[in-house]
Amino acid sequence: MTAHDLDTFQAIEWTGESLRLLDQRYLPQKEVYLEYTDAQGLVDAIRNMVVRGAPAIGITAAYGVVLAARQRYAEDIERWPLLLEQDLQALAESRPTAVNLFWALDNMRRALAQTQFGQHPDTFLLPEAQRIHETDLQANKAMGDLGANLISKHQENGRCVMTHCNTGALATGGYGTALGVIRSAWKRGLIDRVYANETRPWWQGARLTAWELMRERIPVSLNVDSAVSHILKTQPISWILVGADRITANGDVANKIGTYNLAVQALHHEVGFMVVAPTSTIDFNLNSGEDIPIEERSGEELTSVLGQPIAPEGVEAYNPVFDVTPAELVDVIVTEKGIVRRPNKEKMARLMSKQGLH
Ligand SMILES: CSC[C@@H](O)[C@@H](O)C(=O)COP(=O)(O)O
Repeated sequence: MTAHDLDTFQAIEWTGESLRLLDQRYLPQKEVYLEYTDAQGLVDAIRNMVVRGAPAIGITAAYGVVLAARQRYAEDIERWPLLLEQDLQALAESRPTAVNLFWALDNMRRALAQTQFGQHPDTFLLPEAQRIHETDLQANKAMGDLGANLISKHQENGRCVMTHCNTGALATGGYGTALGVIRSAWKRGLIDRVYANETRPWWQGARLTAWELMRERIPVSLNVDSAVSHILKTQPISWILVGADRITANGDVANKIGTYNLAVQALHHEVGFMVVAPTSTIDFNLNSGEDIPIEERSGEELTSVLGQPIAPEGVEAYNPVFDVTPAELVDVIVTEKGIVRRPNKEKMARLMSKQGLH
C-alpha cells in the first residue's frame, strides 16, 4: 500500500470465503491482518477492538451473519435460519453504544426474511452485507464533499482543524466520516493542519488518526486531550470535527469520551463544532441522548499502558468510553443525505424523510 492508496484504503476485506481485518490493536507499530471464518471470531474481534469505529463494526457484523449462515446451512439445510438466531444475538451483544451494529443486523434480518425455504443463505445475505459495506464508502465520500463545503478558504479563526478519536478509513468502510471531511478539505486546499487529540485511554487519535494522516502527508500535530482549551485559545483553529456512534431523534450525539468536553470548549472559544456521521448512525427510536447505553470498559485500560502499571495496584477505575453531547452544542450535523444546522427534533425528522443511499 502506498500513501496515496489510503484514499481508497479499506481495513475490512471480504475474500469470498472469509473476512480479513487489519488488527487495529497493533497499529501503528505493526500491520497485522487477521482472517475470520466464523461469527464467534468476529464477535470477539469487535469486543476486543481488532476492529472499531461505528460503521466498521456494523459492516463486520453484517459479514459475520453471512459466515454464520453458511455454517448453519452446512449443519442443517432446512433449519439454518432458526439456528442463525443465536449468532445474530451474539453479534448484537458484542458492543452496546454504536447503533450502526444494530442497524446492520436489522438490515441482515430483512434480507434473511426474503430467503425462501431451501435457498442458499448467500442468495440474499451476501449481497446485503456487500451493499452495507459499499454504501458506507459512498456515504463517506458524499459527506466529505458536503462537510468541506462548510469550510471556507479564509476562516475567521484560521485554517486549522481539530479532531478526536479515529473516524477515518479504519473506522468505516473507507475514507472516513470526520476524517473524510478533513481529507476532502485538504484536497481542496482549505486547511493547513490537523490537531489530533490523543484520545485516552485507547489512544485512537495517537495511534490511528496520526497514522492515517501521516500516510497521506496531511500535516498533523498530536496533542494530549487536556491541551485542548490551550490550543483553541492559541492556535488558528476554525472547526472541531468529530464522528458519532449514535445520534438520537433530537440531535444529541454519543461519541468517544471527551467529545462533550470539546463541544463545551468549542462554544467558549467560538470554534465551529461539526459532527459527521452517515444516517445509519441515527437512532430515531430514541428520543434523547439520555437513553443511549454507554459502554464501560475495563479499568485496566486506565491503570496500565502497554502492559505496564501506571496506577497503584488495586485502585478502582471508572472507564466510560463514550459521552453524549447535547444537540444545542452542535453547530452542524453532516450526513450523506444533507446537513442539519443547529439540530433539533423537527430538523432531524426532515432529514430522515429524505431519500438516500441507506
Ligand atoms: C466513524 S467513527 C465515529 C465513532 O465511531 C468514533 O468517533 C468512535 O467513537 C469510535 O470508538 P471506538 O471505541 O474506537 O469504537
